[in-house]
Amino acid sequence: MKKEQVVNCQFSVWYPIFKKHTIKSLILPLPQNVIDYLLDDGTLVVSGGDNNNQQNQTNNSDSEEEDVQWSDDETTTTVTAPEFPEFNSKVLEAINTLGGCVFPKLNWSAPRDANWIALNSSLQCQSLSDIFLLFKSSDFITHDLTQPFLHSSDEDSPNPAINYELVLRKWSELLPGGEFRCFIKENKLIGISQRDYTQYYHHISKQEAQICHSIQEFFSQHVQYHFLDEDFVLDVYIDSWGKVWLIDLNPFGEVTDSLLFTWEELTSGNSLSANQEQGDTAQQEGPVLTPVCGTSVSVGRPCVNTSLWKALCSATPPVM
Ligand SMILES: Nc1ncnc2c1ncn2[C@@H]1O[C@H](COP(=O)(O)OP(=O)(O)OP(=O)(O)O)[C@@H](O)[C@H]1O
Ligand SMILES: [Mg+2]
Repeated sequence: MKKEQVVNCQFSVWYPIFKKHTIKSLILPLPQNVIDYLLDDGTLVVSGGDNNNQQNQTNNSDSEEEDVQWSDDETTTTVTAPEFPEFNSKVLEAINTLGGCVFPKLNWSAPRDANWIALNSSLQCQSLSDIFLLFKSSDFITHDLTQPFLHSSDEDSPNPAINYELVLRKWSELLPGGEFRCFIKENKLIGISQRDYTQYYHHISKQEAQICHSIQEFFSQHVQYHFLDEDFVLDVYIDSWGKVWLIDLNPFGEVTDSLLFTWEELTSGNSLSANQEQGDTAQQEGPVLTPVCGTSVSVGRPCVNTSLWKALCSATPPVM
């Protein structure tokens, strides 16, 4: 994976190309003082102008636990939360435009590792302070800000300049069983994995032909040859009407989770065989979908029947 591929997978690069097929989003340039605030380990106070902007913080530098004073004596200082009034009003305006609730990201990553800190344990945000709380608690966000080119094969070349951006996406209730990660190599869809590999989804094992077909069709009609690279990882969502949505584009390399595949098999150049454990070396004509079901099943040219898939996903689809 080259640095250029990482650059091409930034949200603001792919979003204009695939806008019609993804969740409505707005991109705001991240001012340098906001970047500095996000990277500042010492400031835990969050303010978006919509919360109390003064909180008490205990000055506990080098102090042992027993030394912490809980009363407002001289060891307690009043810390003023940084204010970004101009940026805050842009963010609030964008949130309103997107319906009041957003899913926030930086150029590549969402703060998925920090949802535990939010009151509702969700990445749903309604204000800049919600976003700051998640971003400041997330290693994934720090990774975007500090080492976006980690694992690049051309590590000796100079790092391309990055313009950091806050991405706000309209909040959509996505069912984990409808999310898939697709591996594209030399502009061919070589493998599909369910995104949530911690669960067994009965409908995925049962409907793999339909799923493969829908994704393959979406890929060849709307994505293939439209992106800047020929190797990339595509995240999609199949809603309860069987419609495929693009969720994200990621670099084709170790920085992206290979889920039910290994990067070794994805990059080996050999055809992916989902029946490897059974010694089946038959050539695949279509992509391989690996459901979590103990054994994975190989798929040739799947049949067209989205009605079965629709019937299995009777939940209300997300509003995109
Ligand atoms: N607009 C949205 N509204 C609600 N949830 C969303 C939205 N977009 C994405 N999600 C959820 O958040 C998850 C992570 O989103 P996304 O893929 O954009 O983050 P990421 O940081 O790029 O993840 P990864 O590191 O795996 O590539 C998705 O799998 C989906 O479940
Ligand atoms: Mg991603």
